[in-house]
Amino acid sequence: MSENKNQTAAGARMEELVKQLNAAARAYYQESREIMSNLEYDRLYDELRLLEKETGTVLAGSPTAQVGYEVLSELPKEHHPSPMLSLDKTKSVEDLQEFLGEQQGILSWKMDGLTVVLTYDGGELAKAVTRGNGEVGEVVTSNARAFENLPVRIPHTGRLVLRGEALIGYQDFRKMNEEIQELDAKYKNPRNLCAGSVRQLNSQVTASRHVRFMAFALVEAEEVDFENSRAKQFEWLKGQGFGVVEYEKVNRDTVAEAVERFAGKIRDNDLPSDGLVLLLEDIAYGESLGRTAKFPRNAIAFKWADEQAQTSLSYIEWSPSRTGLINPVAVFEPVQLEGTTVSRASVHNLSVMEALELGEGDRITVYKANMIIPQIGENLTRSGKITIPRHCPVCGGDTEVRDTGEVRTLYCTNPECQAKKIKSFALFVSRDAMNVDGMSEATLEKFIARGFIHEFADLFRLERYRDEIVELEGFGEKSYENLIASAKKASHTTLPRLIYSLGIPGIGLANARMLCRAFGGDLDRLMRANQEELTEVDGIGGVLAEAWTGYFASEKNRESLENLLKELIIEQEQAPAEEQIFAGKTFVITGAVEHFANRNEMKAYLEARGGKVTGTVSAKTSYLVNNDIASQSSKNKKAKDLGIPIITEETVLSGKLPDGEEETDAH
Ligand SMILES: NC(=O)c1ccc[n+]([C@@H]2O[C@H](COP(=O)([O-])OP(=O)(O)OC[C@H]3O[C@@H](n4cnc5c(N)ncnc54)[C@H](O)[C@@H]3O)[C@@H](O)[C@H]2O)c1
Ligand SMILES: [Zn+2]
Repeated sequence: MSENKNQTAAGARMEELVKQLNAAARAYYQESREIMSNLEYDRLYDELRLLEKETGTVLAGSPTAQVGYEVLSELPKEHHPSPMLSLDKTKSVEDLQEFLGEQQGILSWKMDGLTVVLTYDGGELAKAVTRGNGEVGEVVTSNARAFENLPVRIPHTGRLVLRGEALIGYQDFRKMNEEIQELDAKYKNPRNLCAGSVRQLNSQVTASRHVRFMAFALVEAEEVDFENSRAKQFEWLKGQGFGVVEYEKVNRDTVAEAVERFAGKIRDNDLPSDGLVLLLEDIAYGESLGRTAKFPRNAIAFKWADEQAQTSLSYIEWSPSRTGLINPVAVFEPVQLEGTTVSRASVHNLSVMEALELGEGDRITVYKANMIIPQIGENLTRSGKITIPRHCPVCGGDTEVRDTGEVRTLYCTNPECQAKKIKSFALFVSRDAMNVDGMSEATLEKFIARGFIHEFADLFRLERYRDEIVELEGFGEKSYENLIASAKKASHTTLPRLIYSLGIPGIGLANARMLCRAFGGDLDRLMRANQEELTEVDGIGGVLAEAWTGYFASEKNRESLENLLKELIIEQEQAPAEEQIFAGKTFVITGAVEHFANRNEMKAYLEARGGKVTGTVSAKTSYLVNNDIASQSSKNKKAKDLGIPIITEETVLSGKLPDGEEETDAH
């Protein structure tokens, strides 16, 4: 062998890169976990590709030659009839123009969720399979039936195969991540949570996670002529009742402007995306181009060139949460990124912090992942000077490093930690829990500091401190009266709310409801339940069951709950008259109903909760209720034309209405 020195160095570097990238890809594809940022991954990947080009060598097992990773799960597996490829990527608009040449293209969001292939037969959803490693995917048909906007029955009765992305919106992601705080080391982004929600054995869990499906490719539709047009396929899919990725038709001259328009919409886009995809409009021509080992040649992905800024790290803020988990947050000299000032970025956990070798004063680069979430890209000086605090910054109690073998996290061990209390009291009074209106975190902090509140029950005995409270800064008779009135109102509650309000790790409102139902609303039985009984309940796994029994094993927790019960009036969850959850919404009901005796009964149900029901679809309609979402009735067509969401009875009963198109959520 006559290798010169440079080749040997390149070879060694390539070996190292293959190893690093494969470790990251394994974590990413098999466990939906990220051990490095996508920016870092893409940078190392590009470095490897360049070295491979220079040396003319591709090592066995190189990620540039294979898609994804072997799938490991208990779900049944299935071979894809044609491989699900990756996409070639570029960050330059000129490349997009060159790619198009004289061709027309379809530019759409590159959705950042979990790719799923759906097969319909006889108008019914017959099968859903995840992308998996591209060759073999996991069968998740019953989970797909729980996707919120997926038609399970469509007008087309021939065979239909389409691909799309299962997604969780940012709003839902934030809400759910709050509920499952104990697991927050796991769910860093909606893609993560979505993968966990779809790749799972229990479809009821999927149903509780608000997963949406957006189609981006039609593979086969028996006996339908699309006149060789991708756009026609997309429009046809919409007509069948599918959500389809937002797209624009472009050519070489217009693609740059279209990219700009998409860029302008990122901030308002609730569905996560990690770039754009440009697909040739001419189906036959695109297919005639064939594929490389890894990429189809009829499409290319466009990645946003993440705007990066250099700055210096001021310090790490250690931010304890109510679960005791102490999160490192990087605080740095403010910089401008994508039009906003940024000065903080979550470092996620100790492992990430240590991998970056952060130290005060280090020069770091920061960027916004997919132009939204601030992240540290690189640490240029790597002083590694940060010491992990031995004491909790809030209560001074001892901290403890927990090591799962995969990830290291920091915890405050003091069960009496105020941070834990403030956070748990804040959860306790929050809207979906006890709903004590007007009890802010700042107020709680004051009350706790002054010793008015030691346990939950104390929130309903504030009269004892009337004189002190009215004297408090920023308080007065009026605020005091209001607070007492809200507490009184809140004391009429339901069992699921009460259970959720206890803040047992992982027990959100949905899980609380499941538990109540399974145990016939019997709190005593629930408190005495063992892990075996608990894990029989849908959505409750070993971790949650353990958290549950652990909670009630504590004498102190049981006593506190008993005291609390003395202050409460537990009511049936059915239709609390004051819960006007549909206030301000106008409904039109059409088609057959299943859960109500007739449409009038549903009308009464909606009206009792503040909704208005009218007979005709107009611009004033908020929702059209029709179990047959894909029906071609005139009401459905009108609703679609006006962009009015069509929802099923189930959605009405769940009380979780999708956001209307035009609605802006002032949040
Ligand atoms: N952080 C990490 O450790 C890590 C590890 C591995 C991979 N990654 C990330 O994953 C990327 C590579 O992933 P990949 O090869 O699995 O997928 P990809 O990025 O090449 O994406 C291609 C896929 O996107 C999907 N898609 C979404 N919207 C689409 C649309 N509108 N039109 C067409 N397709 C659409 C399709 O399933 C398609 O197959 C890397 O660039 C990196 O960012 C990160
Ligand atoms: Zn503490």
